Parts: sequence; structure tokens; C-alpha cells
Amino acid sequence: MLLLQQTTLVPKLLLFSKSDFSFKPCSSSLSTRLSLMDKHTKSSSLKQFQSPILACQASTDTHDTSFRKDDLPVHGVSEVIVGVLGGGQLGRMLCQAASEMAIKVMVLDPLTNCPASAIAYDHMVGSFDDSATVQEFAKRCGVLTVEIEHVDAATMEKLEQQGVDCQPKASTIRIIQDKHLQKVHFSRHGIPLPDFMQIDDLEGAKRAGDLFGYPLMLKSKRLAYDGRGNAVAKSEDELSSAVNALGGFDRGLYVEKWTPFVKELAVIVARGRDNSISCYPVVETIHKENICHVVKAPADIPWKIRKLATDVAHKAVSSLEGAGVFAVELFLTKDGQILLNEVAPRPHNSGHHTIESCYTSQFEQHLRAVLGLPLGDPSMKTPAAIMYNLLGEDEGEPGFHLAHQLIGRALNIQGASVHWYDKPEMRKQRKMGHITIAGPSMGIVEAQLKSMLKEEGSESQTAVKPRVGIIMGSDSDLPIMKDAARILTLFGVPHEVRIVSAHRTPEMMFSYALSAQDQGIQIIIAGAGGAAHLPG
Ligand SMILES: Nc1c(C(=O)O)ncn1[C@@H]1O[C@H](COP(=O)(O)O)[C@@H](O)[C@H]1O
Repeated sequence: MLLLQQTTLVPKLLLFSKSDFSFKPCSSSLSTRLSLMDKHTKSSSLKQFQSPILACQASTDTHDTSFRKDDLPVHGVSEVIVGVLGGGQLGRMLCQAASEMAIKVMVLDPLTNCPASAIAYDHMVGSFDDSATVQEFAKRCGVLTVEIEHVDAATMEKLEQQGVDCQPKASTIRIIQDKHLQKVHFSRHGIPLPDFMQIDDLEGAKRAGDLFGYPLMLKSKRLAYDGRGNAVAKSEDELSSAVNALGGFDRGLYVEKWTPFVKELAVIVARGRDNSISCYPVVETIHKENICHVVKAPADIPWKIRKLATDVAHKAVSSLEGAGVFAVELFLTKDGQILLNEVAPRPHNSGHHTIESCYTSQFEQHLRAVLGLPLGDPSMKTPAAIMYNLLGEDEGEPGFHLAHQLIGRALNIQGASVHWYDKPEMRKQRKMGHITIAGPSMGIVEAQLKSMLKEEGSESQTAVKPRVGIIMGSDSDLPIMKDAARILTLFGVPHEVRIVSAHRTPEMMFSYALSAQDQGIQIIIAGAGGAAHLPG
């Protein structure tokens, strides 16, 4: 027999026989989870139940289940229980941030051993794409949010009508989960985007090719993530194989004009319940086979581009409803344009570095936002950080072995923090964990990353660590300070230039000076205003 827990209003324990139970722990990939949902939640086997299939993880073992956790009084920073649809790594890191403030986070995920399960206040085993299950879950939470957008938006809309507090709003989830609808929405709001067009058949795809030229980017409207759902046709001849690779027109496809970007950028934008908006520093994201691999914070871009990227991200998020953090992915083109790629209505891989490098991590910020607490300071407390995703390099045990070798090296790297998501199954290219290296400059953290990866030339990279730091509180010092850089280059002195966050100049100058010394930087040249804030 399996013990199944119910909501506060009904009997605390329900008993079902094991054969009634539709969900079984298995591969925890999102795609597997989504197909599991197709197979199970939409199948008659599930629908035969009057009650939704809900299982609290603790109830499958010998734990005392005589009272439920949500019967206990709450004395955390907020009295509200946060319900999260999805329990992957993002849910796990939300739970970690919540535990700092004793905020209770419950997750809904079909896998008993999903990454968030071990540390969530409670884990309801069930599908986040199944209406009855989501409704049952919502009854136990004060506010409902998501860590994945492929959830049941129609149910969220229904729940909102019944007074359930969903943050961000169901309308936002509905727009975002269909990439084409997302593009239509943002173009209506005047956000710069690559040209795009829906395609319903091969003739339509050819017309798009004639209009936009080749290569042409074909995309699935829905259920696309981590690079899946994109296919490139280099010429008209490749159109039909690209369509097939995406599962055919029935899946719902659209095309985007190829954007020859020079960099991919991202901005995490937080919006509070009072509609206040706060943006994190712009980062650069580097992808490997369409999957985010490295994030550099802050992005090495001119001030004007930084401002433009932040403005576009701010405007994009302003057009959506609800509180939370949103990730805005952008392209920077050769001619200095910023085009929106896509938006995620939740914490995002491009914001993982914030755990170590910002005053408020994106995960804490999301909780603050959905709970109506004041938003925290998004600015960086370290001058630079680099995030490296641990993507599965092989299947099964060999993959775990390779990942753990790298983790072993990371543990010896100054400024490196290791995050391991505890996914039970290793697969190629799967996001298994990440490492963030924070330090006094991008040059230094990049050198640390190279030495961690044991890339060829890492020794020489380490050998050319900067000896001089040129630091200033804003771009306005640049016209004068660039001459200093020019002279150092002339004499072959390795150096780095760093512009710190203007409104945090004193603290940033101070922390730069202290950590630079540790890293072997011997001389610091500072703009007159900034110099006043340097120790000694
Ligand atoms: N990577 C993404 C995306 C996305 O990229 O669209 N959305 C959610 N996630 C995170 O990945 C987990 C699934 O990861 P797996 O596919 O490896 O199981 C989700 O639960 C969420 O935390």
C-alpha cells in the first residue's frame, strides 16, 4: 500500500494500492518528464481516478505521517508557503535560498528523486502539467510559481479566477511557453526582435526562406528547451530535413531570420508585486551545441550597449504580468543592435553566478518578489564571476566519473564554488551541476577556469596574470585612464581595466584592492574619485 497525503481541508491520509499509482521514479530528464506526462497524465489510467494522484514522498517509507508538514505553524521570514511547479535544479536552488530565510517551499514534480526533492519543505509527486494535480497542489500553497514554463497554463488561469495567487501570472506563462506567441507579443510591444514568421507547410517554409534568406532558423513553438527544438536549414534543400528533425509541422513551427550576432547577452530582471523593477548586471552567455555552457559576469561590453540591453530587458518584462525574476536573452549584433531572443519567466541558467557574485541571488530575489517582500540589491559584490555548466560528457557511470574529476579540480581553485544537482541519471549534454568562480577581475577568473579545465596554455595564461589593475568608478574616467593602459601595453606590462558599479564605488574599490593583492596584482591605478576609496 502507498500512503497518499491530501489537503488541509480533507482527511490527512488516503490509501491507494500500489497498482493504482501511475508515476514511477525513472529518468528525470525534462523531456522524459514531459513524455511521462503525456503517457500517464493524459491517459485513461489516470483519468479513471476521481481524486488526483498525489503522493508525498515521505509517505512511501516508514516516516511518521500522522500529521502533515503544512499543519505546522510557520515562523519564517514570510508566513506564506511557496508552491513551485517543477522540482529540477532551479527548484532545488530556490529551496536552498528559501532555507536561508526559513521560507517553506513545496515542489510539484513527477519524479520522486527530482533534484529539489531532498531539500524541499515538501515534495508532492505528480505532474505539473495535469490539471487536477496542479489544483490539488495549489490548495496547499499560499502562492504558486514555476521553475519551468511547460506547465498547465489553462489550469493556472482557472486557479487565478478562483483566487489562487499565481506569480508570475498565468497570462505570462501562456505567452512564454509558446515561442511564436512570445515573439508576436514582444513585437506588438515594440521590442526589437529578429524577423520571424509562422510556417504551416513546406511552401510556407520556402516563402520564409525567400524572404529571410539562408541559413534559416526553424524553431518549435512549444516544449523547446536546452537547444532542443531548433534546427538550421542552410539552403532550401535542407528545409524538409529540418522540419522532420523538429517532428513535422503538426508540432507547430515558425522560422526566425538568422541573426549574425557578435555576442549573446542576458539580463535577469526582477519585478516585485508592487511592479517595481530591478535589473541585474548584463552577462555574456556562451553556448555549446545550443546549450548554455559559460556565463561571464559582467559582460565585457561598452557602457552604451549595457544600457541598451538593460533597457530592452526592462521593457520586455514590463510588458508581462506578475512578480518574479525573468531572464531576458539577447543578441548583440555587429552594428550595435540589441535584439531579443527569448524570455524565461523564472530563475535562469544565466543567473546562477548571482549566488556567489551578487548581494541578492536570483533565487532569493524570486522568492522576495513572489512573496511581496522588498526586492534585494542585484548588484555584484565581486568584480567578476564566471559560471561553467557541468554538462554530461558521457552516459552513465563514465559520465559521473568525468564530472567528478572536474569537481575535484574545482575544489582546488581559489574562488570556485561547486553546485551539484544530484540528478540520478547522467546523460550527454544534460545539465548536472555548475561551477562559479568569483574573483577580482575577468582576466583572473578566466585564467582560473582555464587551469581548472587544464586547457593547454593554462600555465602560460596563469603566468600572464595582470600585474597592474586600472580601476575606475565609471566610464567617465576612461578617456584619461586609457592612456595609462596604452603605456603599459607599450612596455609589455600585463594589466587589466575594470570599471566598477558606480553606485557602489567605495565598497567595490575596497574589495577589488584587497582581492587584487591576493591575486598578485602589485599596482593599482585609480581614477581620482575612486582613488579616495582605496585602502592604504
Ligand atoms: N533547463 C530548464 C528550462 C529551459 O531551459 O527551458 N526550463 C527549466 N529548466 C530546468 O531544468 C530542469 C529539467 O532538467 P532535466 O531535463 O535535466 O531533468 C527543470 O526542472 C528546470 O529546473
